[in-house]
Amino acid sequence: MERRRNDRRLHATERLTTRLLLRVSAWAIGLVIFGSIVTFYVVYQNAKHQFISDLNRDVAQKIERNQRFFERIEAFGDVLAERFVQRYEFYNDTNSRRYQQAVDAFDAWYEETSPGVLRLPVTFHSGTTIDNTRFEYLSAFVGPRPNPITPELKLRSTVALSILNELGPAWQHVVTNTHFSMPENILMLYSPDQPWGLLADKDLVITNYSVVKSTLQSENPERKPNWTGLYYDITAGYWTITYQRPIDYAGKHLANASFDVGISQLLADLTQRQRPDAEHFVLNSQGQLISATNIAFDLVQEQALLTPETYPDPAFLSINAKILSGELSANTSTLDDFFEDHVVTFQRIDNPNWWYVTIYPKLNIQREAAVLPVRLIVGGVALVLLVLMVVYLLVRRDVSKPLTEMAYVASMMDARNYKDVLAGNTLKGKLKGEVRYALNAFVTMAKRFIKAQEQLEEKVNQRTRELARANKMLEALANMDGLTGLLNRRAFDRDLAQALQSDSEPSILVLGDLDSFKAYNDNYGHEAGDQALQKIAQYLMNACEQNSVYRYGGEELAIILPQRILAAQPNYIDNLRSGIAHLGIEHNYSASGIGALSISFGVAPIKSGQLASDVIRTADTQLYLAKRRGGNRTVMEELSLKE
Ligand SMILES: Nc1nc2c(ncn2[C@@H]2O[C@H](COP(=O)(O)OP(=O)(O)OP(=O)(O)O)[C@@H](O)[C@H]2O)c(=O)[nH]1
Repeated sequence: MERRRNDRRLHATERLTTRLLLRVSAWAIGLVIFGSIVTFYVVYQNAKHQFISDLNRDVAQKIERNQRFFERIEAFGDVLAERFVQRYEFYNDTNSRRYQQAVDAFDAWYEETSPGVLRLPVTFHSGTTIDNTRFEYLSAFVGPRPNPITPELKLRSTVALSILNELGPAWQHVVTNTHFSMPENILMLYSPDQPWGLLADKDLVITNYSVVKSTLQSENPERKPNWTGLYYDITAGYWTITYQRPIDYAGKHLANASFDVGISQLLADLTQRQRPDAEHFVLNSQGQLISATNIAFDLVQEQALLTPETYPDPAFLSINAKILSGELSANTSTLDDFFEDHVVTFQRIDNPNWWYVTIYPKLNIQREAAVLPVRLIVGGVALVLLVLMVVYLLVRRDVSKPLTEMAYVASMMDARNYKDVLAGNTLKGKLKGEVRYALNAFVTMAKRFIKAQEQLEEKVNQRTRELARANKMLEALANMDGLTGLLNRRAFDRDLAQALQSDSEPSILVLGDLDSFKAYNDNYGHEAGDQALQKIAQYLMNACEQNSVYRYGGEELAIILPQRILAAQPNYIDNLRSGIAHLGIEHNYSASGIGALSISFGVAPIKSGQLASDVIRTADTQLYLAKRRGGNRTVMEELSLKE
C-alpha cells in the first residue's frame, strides 16, 4: 500500500528520469534538425552545382550530336567541292574534246526563257535521258549578268550539273537540296521537291542575297564556309538553313557547293525537354528566336524568326537582351539569379553560331536536394527515438526503479519503519552501484536505529521500574508514621473507606489507647514514652498483618481486621492486649494497677454502607467503656460474625 502510494505520488512527468529523457530528446532532435538544415544547405549547393554540370554536360552532348550533323553536312560540302575541282581540272583543257563536249552540252541543254536568262528545261527535273545519262530533279537558273557567258563558265556549269546529278541522289535523305551557285549569278540545284531554277524570278541576282553574297571573295576574304539564311520553308513545311562552301581555284572564285538543310528535326531535338519543367530556347547570334520548347508552331511558321517586337514573351525578352548585351563571353554561362526562382544556362552552338538557352526551376533542384536531408531528418529522428526508447528502458530499469525503491526505503526510514526497511528491500539483490550503496547505508542505519531504539526502550523500562519503586516507596512513606513505622491516620482513613465498600471482605475496627500514658511521660520521660510507643508498635506489627495496624493519633492505635480472624480466633484482639501488657514495660503509675504499660481496646464491626465516623464513634464508645472499667481490657460491641 505504502509503495503504491509512493508510486502514485511521483507522476511520470515529475520523475527525474522522464525529465532527463525529455531534455535529452529535445537536444537530440534539435541537433538532428540543425544537422539536417546544415546538410540541406550543403547538399543543396552540391545538388545545384551537380545539376548545372549535368545539364551542361547533357546539353553539350546534345549540341555535340547536332554539331556532328552540321559537320556531316560540311563534309558533304568538302566532297562536293573536291569533286568539282577534280572534274573542272579534268575538263578544263581547251584543246581537248571533252572540253568542247562540255561547252556544247551547256548550249544544248539550256534554253533562254527570257532575254539574258537561261534555264534548264523541266525535263531535267521530271526526268530525261540524254546520251545515256539520266537527269532528274535538276533545275538551273542562269540569271542576268553584266558579262556574256564564257565557254569556261559554260564548262563550269556543265561540270557542276553533272556532279549534282551524280551526288544529289546520294544525299537527298540528309539534305533538302544540293546545289552549286556561281558568282556570275548562276544557281543549279538538285531538289526532288521543286524545280527552283524554273521558278526563280527572271531578274533575280543571287549575289544580292546574303546567302551567296557571303561567299564572295570581297565579302569573305578568309574563304570560310558558313551557315546562313535560316528560314522557314513554307512550301516544304520545315525549317531550312543553307550551308555555303566557296570553291576557289587558282585564286579564282569558281563556285559554291551548298546545301539547304531541313533542321526541323534538329530543332525539335534541341528544344525537347531535357528534364521535366525545363524550358529550352534556340536563338541566333542576333538574339532572334529560332525555336523554343513551349512556342506555338504556327507563330514561328508565320513569323519565321521571332524578334522582341513580334514575340514579346518576358522570358524571351530577357534572354534576347542578355545575348545582345554581349556580356556572355564564355561558351557556357550559368546564371543563378537571372530569373527569380530559376537557373538559366546559355550555351553557344559554334556552327551555326546559335545560343542554346535552358531555364530550369530552382524548386526542382531544391526538391531534389531536400531528399537527403529529409531522409536524414526522418532517419535521424527515428534513430534518436529508438535510442531514447532503449535508453528509457535501461534508465527505467537501472535508475528509475532503483531510485523509486530508494525513495520508498527513505520514506520508510522517515516513518521509522526500520523493520520494514530490513525486511522489505526485495529489489536489493537486483540493485547496483550507488543505489546499492545508498540502500545498504539505509539498511545499516535501520539496524542501528533499531538497536538504539531497543536500548532506549530498555532504559526507559528500567527507569519506569525504578520510578514505580520510588513512587511505591513514597506512597508507603506518605502513609507511614514516622515514629512507630505504623500506617498513619491518612492510610487509616483510606483503608477504612475501602473496608466500608460493599464488595469488601467484612472487617472490624479496633481502636486502642495506652493506659495512663500521660503519667508515663510524666514519670519516665517523653523519650521513654516514644520508645514505649515504638515497642508496642513493633509488637503489634509482628502479631498482626503489617498493613492493618495504624497510629490513629498520639498514643491511640487502630487495627482493621477481617472478621474471619475473629471467627477463627475469638480472643485474637484480647490476646493482643495481654501481649502488650506482657511486654513488661514498667509503669508503676498506671491506673490499671499491673505495674506495666497496658492498652485498652474498643472494638466495632465495619458494616458496609456505614459512615466511617459512625464506625469510629462506635469503636471509640467501646474504648471509652474499657477505660471506664479500669483500662487494660477489651470491650467489643456485640458482633455478629455472620455479618
Ligand atoms: N511520649 C509521648 N507522649 C505522648 C505522645 N502522644 C501523646 N502523648 C501523651 O499521651 C498523654 C495522653 O494523656 P491523656 O489523654 O490525658 O490520657 P491518659 O493519661 O493516658 O489517661 P487515660 O487515657 O484515661 O488512661 C499526653 O500526656 C500526651 O502528651 C507521644 O508521641 N509520645
